[in-house]
Amino acid sequence: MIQLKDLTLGYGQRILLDRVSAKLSEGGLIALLGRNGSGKSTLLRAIARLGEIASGEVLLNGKEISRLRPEELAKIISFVTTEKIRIPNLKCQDVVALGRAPYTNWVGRLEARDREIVAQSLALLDMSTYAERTMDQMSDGECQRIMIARALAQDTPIILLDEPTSFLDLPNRYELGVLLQKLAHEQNKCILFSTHELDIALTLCDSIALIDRPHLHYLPTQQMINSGHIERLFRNETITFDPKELRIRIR
Ligand SMILES: Nc1ncnc2c1ncn2[C@@H]1O[C@H](COP(=O)(O)OP(=O)(O)OP(=O)(O)O)[C@@H](O)[C@H]1O
Repeated sequence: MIQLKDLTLGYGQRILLDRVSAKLSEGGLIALLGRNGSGKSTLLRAIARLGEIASGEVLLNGKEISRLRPEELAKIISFVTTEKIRIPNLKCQDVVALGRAPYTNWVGRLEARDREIVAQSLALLDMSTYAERTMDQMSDGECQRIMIARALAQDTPIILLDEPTSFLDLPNRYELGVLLQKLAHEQNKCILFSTHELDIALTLCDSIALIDRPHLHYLPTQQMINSGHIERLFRNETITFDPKELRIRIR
């Protein structure tokens, strides 16, 4: 479980989140929503201990993140960012094998069990046939799948993903959403991903974390739909979004 306690995040004088508290449940798919620049990546980075915290605390499975040793943290949380690994001689299976680093010995040698997990992770993402391909020969969407397979190989109870659907076409966006939902439910993982895909978030996720600067609303999906927060935040002079009908209306 991810717990935020009086968490304040920002850059310099600019506050993005102000004394936010929330308990993001285990075993569920959670979408992190918010307008451009609202602080989604900043929050994900703070949870993964990759960003500064102005004040307050982040607890992962009850432990405050600054107290966790790097190897402990790597066994609790994996993070898929939007960065791409494009190293010419690096094979896809080697990238996925990097996920096993917290479990391998000091020379990083993979045991049979690690290889099995790497193969399973590639298979779950439907990428087994790409195992021997090098990363510079992959499309953006394929790269993204490999990075998610790496996170799965890390075998953590919490997975964070920053805009995982951004390079995917429409069928693949939904396919990935359904896969994340399946992983969250069948493997009892807490999967938190930032997205601008309101329809995927509202149809597939168990709950929604919505940044409404400087606040964070966290509610089960249906309650979030009924709350009116989404309609209020995602409208401008041109459009309104109807979260009940999942429809954009041009004014
Ligand atoms: N290193 C930084 N230094 C100063 N300001 C930053 C830094 N990184 C991000 N910001 C600012 O903080 C705000 C939040 O950025 P962040 O990337 O977290 O938003 P986001 O919700 O992920 O945005 P988007 O939906 O556009 O990807 C933005 O206004 C951004 O310009």
